[in-house]
Amino acid sequence: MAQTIVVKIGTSSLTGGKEGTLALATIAQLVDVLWGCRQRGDRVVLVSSGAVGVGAVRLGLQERPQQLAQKQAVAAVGQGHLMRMYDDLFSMLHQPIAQILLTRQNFVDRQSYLNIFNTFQALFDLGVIPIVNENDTVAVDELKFGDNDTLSALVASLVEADWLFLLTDVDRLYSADPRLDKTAVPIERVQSLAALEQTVQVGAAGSPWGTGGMATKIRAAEIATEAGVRTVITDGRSPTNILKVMAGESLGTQFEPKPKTINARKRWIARALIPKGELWLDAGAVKAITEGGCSLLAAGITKVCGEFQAQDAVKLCDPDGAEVARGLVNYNNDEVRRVQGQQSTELASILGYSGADTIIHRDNLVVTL
Ligand SMILES: Nc1ncnc2c1ncn2[C@@H]1O[C@H](COP(=O)(O)OP(=O)(O)O)[C@@H](O)[C@H]1O
Ligand SMILES: N[C@@H](CCC(=O)OP(=O)(O)O)C(=O)O
Repeated sequence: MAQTIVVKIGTSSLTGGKEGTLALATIAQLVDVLWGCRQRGDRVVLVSSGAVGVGAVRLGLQERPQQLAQKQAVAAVGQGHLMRMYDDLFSMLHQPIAQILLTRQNFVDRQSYLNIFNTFQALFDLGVIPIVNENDTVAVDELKFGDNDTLSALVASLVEADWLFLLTDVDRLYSADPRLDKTAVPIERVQSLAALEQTVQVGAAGSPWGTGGMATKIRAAEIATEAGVRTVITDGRSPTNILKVMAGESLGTQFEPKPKTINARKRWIARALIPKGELWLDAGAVKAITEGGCSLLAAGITKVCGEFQAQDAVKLCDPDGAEVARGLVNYNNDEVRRVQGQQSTELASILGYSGADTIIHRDNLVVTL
């Protein structure tokens, strides 16, 4: 049966050698593999990093630029170069491609999110392979994905992919960074991400040109598996691993998908939106939301953090401050502060107008435990 596959390749796999030039053999093999998937009817998305890395090589820079404007300028140089290379290679196979550059804001805005969904569907129908990157040249810090691991997971969730492959410069996830710890143990299968937190050290930075290291890949696996997408971390230098894993071989680290229990709109609320504040709840409200599937009422709120407007996303936290859910709030931070701990029947008299009975309606609330 035809499958939907999202493949993310990191800067470290796209560039090679001392000068950081393009790893042409790897890229050509990746193009061949993705084309093969298309030929058998699969729907394929490539999320490619490398704009900054390739741009820097093109401009003869020795280090990754640090300053925002410089990074954006270098990305503008590299992105064109990268796409030209992909188009040259895919064109030899008569495979059309498309460039999709996204910012975090495109995912936050519901209309724009739905437009992106429709564009992907139209491209699939046309037999095109979309090549996605963050629009580094226009993205501002507060509204950045920051790393393409997260972006690829959100794309995999959006297109309801069957597979997400994170191609990187190590063969799989280890109990610690294998470059620093020679006793690090390889991890082949992950059933529960919660258990992983206690057993794996990920370090802060990745390779010199990569951005997120393993931390962002694990985070991506969390977003994707929650959306029912089987996620694999594997060696970018051997793109044929994609075919081998799909054929059932045990390569890389495979993260088991969770059963799809939440719908696409709730996944958008939980993962695509950026929470603007926090509501801390008492134990009764936590239980009602997480076990009873109830809406959030003002009576269960003990603390309000941050500044937000009605319809913004907020985190819901237990009495210790740990996140248990997210949702779209019906009132702004000032209004919620005024009604916290009060009965719903009192809301209109406290606020001076009659609004929603709930602070977050259960249709707009997602348990994220
Ligand atoms: N627990 C771990 N297992 C494997 N690799 C790890 C781990 N912790 C940190 N790393 C590092 O993460 C790097 C890959 O991340 P990154 O450089 O961001 O790659 P990419 O450019 O492919 O996104 C590896 O080169 C490795 O040194
Ligand atoms: N958008 C950036 C890539 C950011 C990123 O996540 O890089 P990487 O860790 O190499 O996958 C670029 O194209 O340079």
